[in-house]
Amino acid sequence: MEVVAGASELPLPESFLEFLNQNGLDPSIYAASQSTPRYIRLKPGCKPELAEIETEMKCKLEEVCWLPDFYYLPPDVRIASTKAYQEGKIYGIDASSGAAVLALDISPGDHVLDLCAAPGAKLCMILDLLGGSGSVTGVDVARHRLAASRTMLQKYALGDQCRLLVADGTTFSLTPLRAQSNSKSCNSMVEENSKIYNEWTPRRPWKERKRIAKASKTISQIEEPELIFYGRQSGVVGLSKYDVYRKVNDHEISQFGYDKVLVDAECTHDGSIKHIQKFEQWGWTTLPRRVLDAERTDDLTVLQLKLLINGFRLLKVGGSLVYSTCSLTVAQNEDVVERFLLEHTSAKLLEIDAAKNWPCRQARIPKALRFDPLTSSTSGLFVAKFTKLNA
Ligand SMILES: C[S@@+](CC[C@H](N)C(=O)[O-])C[C@H]1O[C@@H](n2cnc3c(N)ncnc32)[C@H](O)[C@@H]1O
Repeated sequence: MEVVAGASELPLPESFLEFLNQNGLDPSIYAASQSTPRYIRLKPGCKPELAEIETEMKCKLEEVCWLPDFYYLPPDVRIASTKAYQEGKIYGIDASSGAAVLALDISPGDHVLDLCAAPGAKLCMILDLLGGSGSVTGVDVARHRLAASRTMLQKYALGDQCRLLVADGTTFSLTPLRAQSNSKSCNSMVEENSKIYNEWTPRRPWKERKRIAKASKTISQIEEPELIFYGRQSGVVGLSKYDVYRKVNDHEISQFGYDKVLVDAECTHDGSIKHIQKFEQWGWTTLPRRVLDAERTDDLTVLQLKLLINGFRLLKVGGSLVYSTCSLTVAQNEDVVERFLLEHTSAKLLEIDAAKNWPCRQARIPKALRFDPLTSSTSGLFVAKFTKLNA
């Protein structure tokens, strides 16, 4: 496979340059990889410890003026070995990702759905912003990636209000558990369905693991989501399986659906300069397979639209949904949003109030925004926000 050193100074594979060309993207953006800053987010409540953290990291942390709790991380500083990181006081997250979460405008008590949640940086920030109220349902189709999110939640002690489900976000149908408050399981349910969830423990007794394995076989056959974690305040503890997995109709969803939905959709990641830069270690020849796999990209915009449609279906009337991708292409962003709006008259694009000072620009459609690595000093990100009107 031919690998070419282009305007980007990086030896980008020919097929990736072709992809950029087809999408009208300038390869020189990848030259910004060295100059794009890294960011960390300080866990709320840890600000008094900032001086101590700076001493440990042997650097001054400059605050990002447009994004609360975010700091620029000097390029030579590694956080993984620091006590602050190991104790879960700081975590690495790009400022544009933080902006996508802020666009949700999380309020205390919100029930939030994160439909493509893994590996979980945005999930953590959502839980941080909820500050011990409401609930978060994190869904991802990749079990191993969602398991990594579970580890992250435990590390940052953020799991209390959260449940994690391995499921296909295009068909996921569970509403927040408040929707089930009026419908407890009845006696006629089979024993498996009337099983009451106790507090979640990482290691389950052998007998129970065997029973779960048997049950999950049944679950996958009927394509039910697999619950791989639930916190003490997630609403799951004390409910029966029937209550947790109960499906509700569209009328109930309009009242009891999620207050906020994040659809941070699977994409080609071409806007994530740091992601593309990682191929320096992974090997440039693996980029076409990992990023541009034909089967994946052909179906990608269809998947993105389906995720957006299903996320919107699960939103309650008056709630807000944020659609984001870290691709810079129009096909995965504006085109998906336009197709969605054509088919969904109850969807209305919203201005992102929090964005007044953000270093981003307007996307090709009004109200949607784009972070551009060359001008925003962040990774690339597209963000559009919707609300649901009464149908
Ligand atoms: C851009 S990443 C999400 C990043 C995540 N929001 C974060 O902040 O760490 C996209 C995710 O979508 C997941 N995904 C792909 N297809 C999916 C589907 N059909 N349903 C749910 N998740 C899916 C991938 O496994 C991947 O973890």
